[in-house]
Amino acid sequence: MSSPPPSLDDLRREIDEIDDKIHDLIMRRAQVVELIGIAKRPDNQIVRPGREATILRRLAARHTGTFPLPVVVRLWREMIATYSRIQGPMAVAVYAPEERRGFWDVSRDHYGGSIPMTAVNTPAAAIRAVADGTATVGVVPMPEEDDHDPWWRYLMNQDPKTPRVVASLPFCGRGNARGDDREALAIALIQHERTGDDRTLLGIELTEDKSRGRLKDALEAAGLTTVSFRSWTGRETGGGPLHLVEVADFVDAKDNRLAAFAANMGDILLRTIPIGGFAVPLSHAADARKI
Ligand SMILES: C=C(O[C@@H]1C=C(C(=O)O)C=C[C@H]1O)C(=O)O
Repeated sequence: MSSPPPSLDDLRREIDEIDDKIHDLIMRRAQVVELIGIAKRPDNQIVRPGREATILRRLAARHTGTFPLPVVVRLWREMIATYSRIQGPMAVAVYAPEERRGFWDVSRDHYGGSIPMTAVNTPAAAIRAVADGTATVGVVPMPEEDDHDPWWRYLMNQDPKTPRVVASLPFCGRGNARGDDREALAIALIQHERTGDDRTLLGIELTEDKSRGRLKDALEAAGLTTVSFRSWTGRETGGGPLHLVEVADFVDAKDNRLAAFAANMGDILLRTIPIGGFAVPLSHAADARKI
């Protein structure tokens, strides 16, 4: 004889037990994070976007059942940002003018509802806020093709006090964010870290206009796979044309492939600066079908 189905009361009791366990674990996680905060000193970089991406990818790989993965990611993003803030002060400056409030929504989903967040009207203001320490993280739009005033050129600087791109938002779908703005990048005064599935943004200055085909060939011959190109030929600084190339790997300034690229370009290359990069979001990864 099969046993009768559990009653509503029994099931609700089970939910209460589960909630207690989840709550206990949330509180225990806070205690562990406090110890991590101590172990991380003296460099104490409270926000580690690479580690955060690795945590979310691991959970995505084990996720099953009817509860939607983007909501799991949303819950963890809220937690991770809040746990980061337990370790030290945090504030976010978001490029979110009146007509582009979607960036506010994706930033709030990523950095949580309890982190101090300020809307600024230009990407340059977000960069300034990070550079002067008013904000720990800045959120700027994914570089666009016809941008007359691209923010990324301000990051083409070797000064260690220059913010770097450290993450791509959203990490797993934009949910009910307002408007059409799809993607943003986070910048901070930390280095982009290798996670095993990464993109790097290379800022490249040339002495003269050259086709993207030439640049792509020289990068690929050096072993760098190109994903996208953005270009800017405004010359108010007196320099040459600038390109922003997204490449499909982790690359830092010491990478041999950059030296090979420089050799391939010869005299027309003035400088190549990795302006940071990001862990490939789940929405882009092969796992996307699970979303
Ligand atoms: C706990 C850490 O600090 C922050 C919080 C994290 C978390 O809550 O898991 C992960 C990375 C960091 O952004 C850590 O560096 O491991």
